Amino acid sequence: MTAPRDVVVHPDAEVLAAATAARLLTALVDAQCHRSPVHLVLTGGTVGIKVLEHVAQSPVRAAVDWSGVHVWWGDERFLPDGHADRNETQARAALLDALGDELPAAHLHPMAPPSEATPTPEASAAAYAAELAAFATPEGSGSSVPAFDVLLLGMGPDGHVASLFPGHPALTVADASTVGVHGSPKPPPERVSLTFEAIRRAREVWVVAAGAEKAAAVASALASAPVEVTPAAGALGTTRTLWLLDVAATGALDLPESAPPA
Ligand SMILES: O=C(O)[C@H](O)[C@@H](O)[C@H](O)[C@H](O)COP(=O)(O)O
Repeated sequence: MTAPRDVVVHPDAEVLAAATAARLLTALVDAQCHRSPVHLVLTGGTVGIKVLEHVAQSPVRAAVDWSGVHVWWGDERFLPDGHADRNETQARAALLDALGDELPAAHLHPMAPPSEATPTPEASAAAYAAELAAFATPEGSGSSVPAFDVLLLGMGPDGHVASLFPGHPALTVADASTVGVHGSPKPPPERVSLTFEAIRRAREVWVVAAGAEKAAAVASALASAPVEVTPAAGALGTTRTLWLLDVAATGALDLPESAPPA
């Protein structure tokens, strides 16, 4: 069961990132009223990282009990540990290092970099699938992943989300929560990604996109184009799917006049 998509439009990329950070903090506080721990999935990309920077700077950050938060990634560039282009490296610099011991190290779940134990994207994906399964909820539901409370996704101009790219075989992987990706059109070519099977276990999926270069893909996804053409169309949450855009990214949408930017 998936809910209809909500669309919120902000004036520009900076307001979009700041408003999404405020929304994320409030969503985590609200989720913690109902359950603990809560599970947050981060995304790479400029907007996704900018959101984390705003979270780090927000006084509302202290309203979240970070000791009850688990942090996962929707995808990762298969690069050496600490590489500047890894989503984990950028998330640590933007927010996670600032949280320090507030967020227990055991609650951080990065996708493994190349190593003897995980020499390939497939091996890293398999290790991540096992880690996700160890935290799967609801208990006894047969799920292989946690019911993520908020799953953040950036979107590329081609409509990719995570590392699920148009026409790539990873789009249709079934019965697996993760997948190794080769030949990514967005460098680097080797990546690890959640599959749509995992993404769609999230209670809330938030797609955050800014810039005129995303407008065509936004319009295509919101028109429910085939996932093979516009993967973002397949990004759906079980209770809510939220599109958080700036005005420039709505250029190909027929928004009603009454929907001014938030
Ligand atoms: O590893 C990655 O590159 C991201 O996970 C990717 O899915 C990103 O979110 C989009 O490409 C949008 O990136 P921008 O916000 O920089 O356009």
